[in-house]
Amino acid sequence: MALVAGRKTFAAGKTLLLRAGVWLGAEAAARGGNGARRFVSQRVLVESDVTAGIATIKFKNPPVNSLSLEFLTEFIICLEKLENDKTYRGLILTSDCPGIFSAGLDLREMCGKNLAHYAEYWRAIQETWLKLYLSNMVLVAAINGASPAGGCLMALSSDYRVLADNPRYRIGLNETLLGIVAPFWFKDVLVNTIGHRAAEHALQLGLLFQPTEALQVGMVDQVVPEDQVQSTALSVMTEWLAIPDHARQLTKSMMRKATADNLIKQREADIQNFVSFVSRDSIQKSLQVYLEKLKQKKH
Ligand SMILES: CCCCCCCCC/C=C/C(=O)SCCNC(=O)CCNC(=O)[C@H](O)C(C)(C)COP(=O)(O)OP(=O)(O)OC[C@H]1O[C@@H](n2cnc3c(N)ncnc32)[C@H](O)[C@@H]1OP(=O)(O)O
Repeated sequence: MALVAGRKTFAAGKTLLLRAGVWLGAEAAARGGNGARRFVSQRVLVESDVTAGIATIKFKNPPVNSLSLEFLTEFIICLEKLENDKTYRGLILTSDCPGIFSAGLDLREMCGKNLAHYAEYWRAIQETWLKLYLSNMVLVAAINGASPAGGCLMALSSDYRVLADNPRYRIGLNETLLGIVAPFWFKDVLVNTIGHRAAEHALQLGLLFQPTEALQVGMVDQVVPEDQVQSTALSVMTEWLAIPDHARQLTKSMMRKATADNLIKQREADIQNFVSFVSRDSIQKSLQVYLEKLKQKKH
């Protein structure tokens, strides 16, 4: 299996450095007789049913599927491949790590690094979001675990959310609890999903909702027993795929373009904001204290 080290050009005309070894094991695609295909990369599993035109991405970045730069790099490449392959009309996002959908941004990428690293990291976060939010595919999030902050954003950027009915699986934008501020485009996606008043409340308090509350506030569309999350996601997908692609895609774009454009027109300024915010001493301190608290939770 070849290692790839080079530059990949993304739609926005930006480049993201692929580190040597990141794509290790990718392209190990096996095709079964029933139209099932499996791509294996280190941190992102892609299973697909070619006949149905549905792919499933399983996050596999243990222990908590944090959005590290390496994870994001693999994820972006997988999304791009699926988007460009017209075989796939639908994509299910789920986790391969028991009990965790995604813990959101990798706090270690935001602590004790240099400014260039923060900028590279934030560009990858932006890119991931734009790819998810503007995907031509139908995206269904099969949320089979906890989903704070960036994990919640990925779910909110899907077209439909199915959450496992387990009170430990909380979902929400909890940034304020870390002493940081959700960027405006996280806020916009939340407002688009649950409305202005509920978003104002949830964002300021950093609320993490249990499944019944998440359903009530409209953060998820369905709560089902844990063992039915995948099958429900699949049947929702079948419903959505019954709609002609062109009509659905244009409608999705009509609903989402203004929100995405808000970021696209000020991507560089947003990166600079992030870099100067996260590199402040006070913010570094808050993040370190939070990470320490997470570690001590075990002892
Ligand atoms: C102007 C512009 C302004 C811009 C301003 C900037 C805006 C930034 C927007 C930020 C968005 C975000 O997503 S910020 C990230 C927010 N995420 C969170 O708050 C989640 C924190 N994590 C948790 O709550 C929990 O870990 C949870 C996911 C529920 C899983 O609980 P568990 O008991 O199963 O596991 P734990 O024991 O807690 O964690 C296992 C290990 O993973 C680590 N870990 C957990 N979450 C992690 C994380 N996000 N990043 C790194 N490491 C993490 C722990 O430290 C442990 O490390 P070891 O002890 O070494 O094993």
